Amino acid sequence: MSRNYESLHDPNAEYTMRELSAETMGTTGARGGGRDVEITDVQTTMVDGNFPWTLVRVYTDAGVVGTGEAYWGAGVPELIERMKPFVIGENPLDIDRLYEHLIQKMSGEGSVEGVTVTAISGIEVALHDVAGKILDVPAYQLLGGKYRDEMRVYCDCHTEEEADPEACADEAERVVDELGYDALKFDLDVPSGFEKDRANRHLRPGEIRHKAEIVETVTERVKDKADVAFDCHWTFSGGSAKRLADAIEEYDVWWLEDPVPPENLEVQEEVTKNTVTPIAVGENRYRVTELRRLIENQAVDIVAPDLPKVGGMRETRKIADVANQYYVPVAMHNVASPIATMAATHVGASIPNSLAIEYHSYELGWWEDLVEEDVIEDGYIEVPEDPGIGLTLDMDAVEEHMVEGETLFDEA
Ligand SMILES: O=C(O)[C@@H](O)[C@H](O)[C@H](O)CO
Ligand SMILES: [Mg+2]
Repeated sequence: MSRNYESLHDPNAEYTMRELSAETMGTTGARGGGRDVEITDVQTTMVDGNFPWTLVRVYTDAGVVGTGEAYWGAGVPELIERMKPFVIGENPLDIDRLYEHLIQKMSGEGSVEGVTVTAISGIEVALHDVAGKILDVPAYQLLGGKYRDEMRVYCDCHTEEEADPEACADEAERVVDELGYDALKFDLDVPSGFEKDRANRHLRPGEIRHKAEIVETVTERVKDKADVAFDCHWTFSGGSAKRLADAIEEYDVWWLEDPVPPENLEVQEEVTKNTVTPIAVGENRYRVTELRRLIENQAVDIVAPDLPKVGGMRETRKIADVANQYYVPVAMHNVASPIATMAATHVGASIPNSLAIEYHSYELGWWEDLVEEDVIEDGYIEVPEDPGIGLTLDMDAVEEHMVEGETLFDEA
């Protein structure tokens, strides 16, 4: 008998949830006996990528090990360590219940916001990998099957001279022609004079003209070859955001991302409703509850959740379902290793309203080496048909790129 139901349930209740699920819902796996599987361990290792990727492994007594990933954040590995006792002994097939269990336990242990949700996300992704392997189905099948066989990837581009329109256009052309992407993103919160007094959030006329010139130069250069989005990282006032969105309207960008700070939903809504340029928001919000408000208030044209931060695969799916009711497409924010990137690909495959997924590591050189499989080809990710997430960590590569002081995962 597992030991962590008490907190979720009336201690006087006659049945534990496991008994209920076994008797009334039938969690038996396709291979039979799946309901008898128990989680035996949870381990993390940090890899020094373009961000510190937090890889998570869930071990089971069936010999099946699942790999997940949490977005980086101070204290995430420690939080996962603290959550370990809440999942050991539990059935890894009860993904939803374990997610709610962790949320509920952690609300008493600190909070269910920020890095706590990030840490839970890493475990949740690993549970999908475990469940897929035990049930012998790819993870997208656990989410209802697929709408598409491949996911479009957009490349987050950088140059040393990020404020030089021609340098940005050169890089856009290179990424399209040499790396094969047909979707790109550039930063637009680049030096335009504004940074001398960033605190007032107001864009001076010359700054608007400079930013519009970057947008014009880049979009003209890759016209008919790529869609281009621009990211502002929560920098401008509502008024400046509207002026900027209007100034670039004629260049028909894919989207303008995070033009205003995240705290004030009314300002966000005002900007989105009063501009034609599509506005994308979402990467720094947590759980369906927070993103739901953005979507229901029609404060976003495109929603951009970060899967290994927002709550994991089913939470992203729930966000996409709310978005779909408002005809809002999903462009998944992603700065992760191949593990969470592929987890997001399974979710993107399983929803109708998927636009694309981000790739943030093209300058790294060894991103794909972390796993044995090929991941991105010609700007697209093929949805894997192997059980679970469908990737195998290359342990030599993990060891080579591990953050100093980390230890490698135990063997299965
Ligand atoms: O959309 C993006 O890729 C950016 O907002 C990155 O997440 C940010 O620079 C990380 O600190
Ligand atoms: Mg962004």
